[in-house]
Amino acid sequence: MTQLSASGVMPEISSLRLCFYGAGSMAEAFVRGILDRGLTEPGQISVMNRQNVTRLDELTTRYGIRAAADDQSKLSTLHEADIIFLAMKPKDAATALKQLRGLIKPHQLLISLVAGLSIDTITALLNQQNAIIRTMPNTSSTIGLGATGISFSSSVTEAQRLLAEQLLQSIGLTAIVEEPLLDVVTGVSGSGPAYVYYLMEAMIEAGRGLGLSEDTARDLTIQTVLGAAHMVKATNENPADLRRKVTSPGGTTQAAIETLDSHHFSKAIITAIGRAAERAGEMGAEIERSAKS
Ligand SMILES: NC(=O)C1=CN([C@@H]2O[C@H](COP(=O)(O)OP(=O)(O)OC[C@H]3O[C@@H](n4cnc5c(N)ncnc54)[C@H](OP(=O)(O)O)[C@@H]3O)[C@@H](O)[C@H]2O)C=CC1
Ligand SMILES: O=C(O)[C@@H]1CCC=N1
Repeated sequence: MTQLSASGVMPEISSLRLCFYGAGSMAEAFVRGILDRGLTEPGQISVMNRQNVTRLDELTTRYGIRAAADDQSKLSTLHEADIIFLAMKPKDAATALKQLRGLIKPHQLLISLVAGLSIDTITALLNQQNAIIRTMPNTSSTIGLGATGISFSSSVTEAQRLLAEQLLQSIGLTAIVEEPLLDVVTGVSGSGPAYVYYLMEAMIEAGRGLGLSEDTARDLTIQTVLGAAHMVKATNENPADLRRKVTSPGGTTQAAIETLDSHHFSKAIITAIGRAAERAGEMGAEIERSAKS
């Protein structure tokens, strides 16, 4: 076990044992992102889940990481871990955290990926004070292009902050926000990839419907989304200004944007993101209620 707690010295990530409690899409996105960036060796990463042994086999075969399937190896893996990532669904979080009660040592750092789940609720469910980093990542972490919101519990040390930022920056961009704003981050970037995929689905369907082959519609759509995102980043111009440059008066883009406006496109996106943020809060409250039962 390494000196992650009080020393104030930031250890090398490669010297730490990372344990994913929950072995689904988000755990895999982190594992792949971390390994692809060479931050650590596969043998330093362990995954565990509730029951799905096939999934654990899949991850060990794919990444060469370790898995803990039976109770004894779960216990020893948890015991050895320096950082435990909470990567179960919100609906399973209360039960999972109650199971961890008494198994986690106070010096172990917890990094939660769970939407809505507050630092206070984690502390209450564990019934002890650990340093907790609450994050809201997204699945683009898989390819190092994630966007992760981060908040820290008051007991997180400077060394732990730096370590977590280094870890999370290796899989994309990070933004430190006040904890209540993590629900907004969830609405904007946690769920965000799905909105872009939804837009892409519609663009591909439209292209196909109007006569393009599936492959051509797909390739043109991918390059358009990629190019537009890069343009905003590379030019540092506002999306609205870049949009105006595409829009010739009386031309095709104007006709399309007017059609989008008639379907309240902007309002739909703003309302959707607001609803996602609200839903994150509701999920947090649901977990808090089950923590008390
Ligand atoms: N998917 C996304 O885009 C994002 C997800 N998140 C958050 O990440 C978290 C994980 O999401 P995601 O990866 O999509 O979920 P998945 O459903 O893909 O995976 C959930 C995992 O949790 C495991 N699990 C459930 N209960 C327990 C338990 N008691 N003990 C140990 N493991 C348990 C499941 O095991 P088993 O299969 O055996 O039941 C499964 O491996 C969620 O809280 C979500 O809010 C955050 C940002 C983006
Ligand atoms: O849909 C969800 O609840 C999770 C949180 C953000 C993305 N997926």
